Amino acid sequence: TQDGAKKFDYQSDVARLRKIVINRDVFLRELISNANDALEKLRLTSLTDPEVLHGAEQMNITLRAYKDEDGSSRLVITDTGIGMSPEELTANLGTLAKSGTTEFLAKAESTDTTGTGNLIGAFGLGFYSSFLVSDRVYVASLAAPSSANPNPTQHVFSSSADESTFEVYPDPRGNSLGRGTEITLVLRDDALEYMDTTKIMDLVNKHSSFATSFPVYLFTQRTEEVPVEDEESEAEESTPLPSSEDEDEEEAVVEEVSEQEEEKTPKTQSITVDEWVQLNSQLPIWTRDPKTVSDEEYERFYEATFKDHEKPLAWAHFTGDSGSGVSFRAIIYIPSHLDNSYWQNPMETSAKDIRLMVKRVFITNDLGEDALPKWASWIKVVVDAEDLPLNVSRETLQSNKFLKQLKSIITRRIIQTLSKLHDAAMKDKKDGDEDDVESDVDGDKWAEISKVYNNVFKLGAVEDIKNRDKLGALVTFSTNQGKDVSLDDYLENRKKGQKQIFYLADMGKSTEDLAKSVFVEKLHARGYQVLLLSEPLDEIFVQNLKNWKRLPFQDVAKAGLKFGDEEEDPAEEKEKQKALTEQYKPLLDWLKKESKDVVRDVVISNRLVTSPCAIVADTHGYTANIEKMMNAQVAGGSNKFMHEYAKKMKLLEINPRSPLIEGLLKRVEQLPSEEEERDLEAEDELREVTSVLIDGALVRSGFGVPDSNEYVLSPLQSSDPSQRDFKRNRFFTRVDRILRRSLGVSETAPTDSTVKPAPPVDSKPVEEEELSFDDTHVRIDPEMMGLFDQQEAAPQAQAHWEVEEIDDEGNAVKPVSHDEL
Ligand SMILES: Nc1ncnc2c1ncn2[C@@H]1O[C@H](COP(=O)(O)OP(=O)(O)OP(=O)(O)O)[C@@H](O)[C@H]1O
Repeated sequence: TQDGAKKFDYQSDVARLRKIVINRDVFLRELISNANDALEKLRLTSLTDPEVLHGAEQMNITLRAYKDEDGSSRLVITDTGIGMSPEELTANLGTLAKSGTTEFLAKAESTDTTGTGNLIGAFGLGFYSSFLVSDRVYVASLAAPSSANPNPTQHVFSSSADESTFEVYPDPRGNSLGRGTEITLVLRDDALEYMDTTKIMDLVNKHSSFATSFPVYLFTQRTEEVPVEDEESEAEESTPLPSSEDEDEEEAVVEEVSEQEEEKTPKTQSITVDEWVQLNSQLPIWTRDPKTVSDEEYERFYEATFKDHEKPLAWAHFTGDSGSGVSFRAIIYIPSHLDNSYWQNPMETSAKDIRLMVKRVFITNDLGEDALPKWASWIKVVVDAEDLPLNVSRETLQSNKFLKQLKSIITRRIIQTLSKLHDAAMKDKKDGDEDDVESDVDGDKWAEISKVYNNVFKLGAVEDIKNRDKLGALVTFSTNQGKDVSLDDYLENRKKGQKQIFYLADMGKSTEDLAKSVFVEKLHARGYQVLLLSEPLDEIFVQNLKNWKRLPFQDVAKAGLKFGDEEEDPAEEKEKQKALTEQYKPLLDWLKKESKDVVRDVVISNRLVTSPCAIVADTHGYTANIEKMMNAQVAGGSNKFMHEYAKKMKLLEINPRSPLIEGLLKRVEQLPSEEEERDLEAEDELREVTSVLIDGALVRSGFGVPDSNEYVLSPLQSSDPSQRDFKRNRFFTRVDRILRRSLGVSETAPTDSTVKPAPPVDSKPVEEEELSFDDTHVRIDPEMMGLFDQQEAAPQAQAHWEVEEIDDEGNAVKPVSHDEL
């Protein structure tokens, strides 16, 4: 322990973290990235507080591998950045205040991360990766002088890989750094490869060539053959030779020399040359001509800048003029994934990855709430403005026109980039040339983008009215015909006369299920396309847009559906409809009476093929989808009555071609109409069938079936007509009864529902051995066996099903509580 050292315990997470096995190469990338951050912070601070620059002139990063006097192999990464005070050393390197840490640890500990450097970088746990290659790490740091800390002193943080503590102490070397941070890795015996300068160059090239715009230097030593002065060479050559005055030997030397002269090789000597080699002499990528930048360079720049190890899906590199005289260069990237946090509250998220630079100096990545439209907050942008003052602050930026203009330019570019990819994929799809490799590439790319961002485009079209049309054009939907189509595709394939865009929405259902819906059957049979909307945002999207290129969206589960060819022979159609209504009048009347609690009206359907009936929402009523959402929202709220009203804005549509409906019509017609001839039993039975039919229609149409306790069973058998007000009773009870009838089982015979009661209360404390189990064998308690015997002996102990029982009177039997037994 160093004199004056303070000893600290790590947070437990740090200890866990340091044990994770991971691709070791990442450590260098992480340390260079930290060094870059420290330098950027220094430069930014210096804009308002030039004093911080005192101490060291250069702003750079240096790497040096050397063998220490104690025999250890060391790799040293030094930066002349902002540095850390002893308190900062303790706080920054001794604690993990990151929200993602626990998640990272869980993931890293449960997966085999060897070979992939992705995990550690993705979570930004940078510094600790040092321990992947080191037994001990020293971090010496001297903070930049500031008004708060005008005379900083250099301190050392020291920790070994297998300890759970670290120390911080004043550096015995004094303020040797001038400013910044020096990280000394005492390499593990199995990590000596990192002493090799070629290896280090490779690593920097591979992972860090775009990590920083500050120069990175590597200390190298090479041996060089240098010509030697004659006297010196004699002196040197004489050394290995035995000093002798012997003539022969003198001759021998002369001979050797003359041989060399024949080959014309000058006399040389090997010397070691120390050299600092700059590893990153390229211009920053955004300042280069896009034609000279390879895809790989764009990808690596992205990875280094945004610490995202998954390749971006697309990018655009452009120069622009803000219009207020600020010219800039920018690269925008479309990441391959959305952060989980995006959908948690998309309207609250603000863009956090717009890296604004002024003349290559990083200024900020926080341009505030309104930097981009909310839907686009996931975009990653690097923008370098030429003509802004270097000391621009966020506040001045906000009042500056530039930011507004930047927002609209970037938004336009994002949409342009997406539209271009979309159009290319669509064009290729249309050309349909199978051999065209290009087309596959475009199609695949777009498919990937659509997979990640389809819902974002919907949100964008809802939120960003200015760009609604462009974003709406990017959205795709599944259809009953099995393919994903955009709205433009849909319009292109519409049938003659079709003046509506058909859709069916039911959140959470699979599109396969939606395709089988009663509402789709006729449209499908006739060859019309129906958009199948199953995502939460879908219905919000169509309700906001209302129409696409002037064609309105039509919910096929709602009144108002028109195929568009009805008009072809309107007189005949009307005639047919009139005749049907006439024919079915008795049934319509009957159903109206029976379904008055559920629907507003009963009509003959034009949308059903095989299904007997369906429940259709009025134009302004709830569809099943909306009703589900509303039920969740209004439960008990103040607009409960409005909700109840809207719920009833439904129509029962019946299919006159369904044998079931025809059969029902017959039965209704057979009911005697005279009051004194009424067959009450037949009526009740028919009512029951009807009510199951209505409930079936509700279910078929995606609605919930009212099944609450407020429906009481009617005294079916009562002879008192005043008691015969048939109330809709519980759905399953009705189904149960109809099943019994069809099976010829007594409708009223009760099911024995007695159960074996629990034994009496045992107030004794739980004894230890009662709970102990043998680890290897399942122990069968003799008493438990007795319990089985008992059960066999007690035939009344039967399974109790969740079906409500009715007694002889048709009244509900209250489940018998155990205590009563
Ligand atoms: N070279 C350095 N100079 C100054 N401060 C540093 C340096 N290296 C690390 N730090 C400080 O230590 C903190 C922790 O570093 P660490 O690499 O663990 O995470 P991070 O850099 O904050 O996260 P990320 O990797 O996501 O950027 C940094 O935030 C920074 O404040």
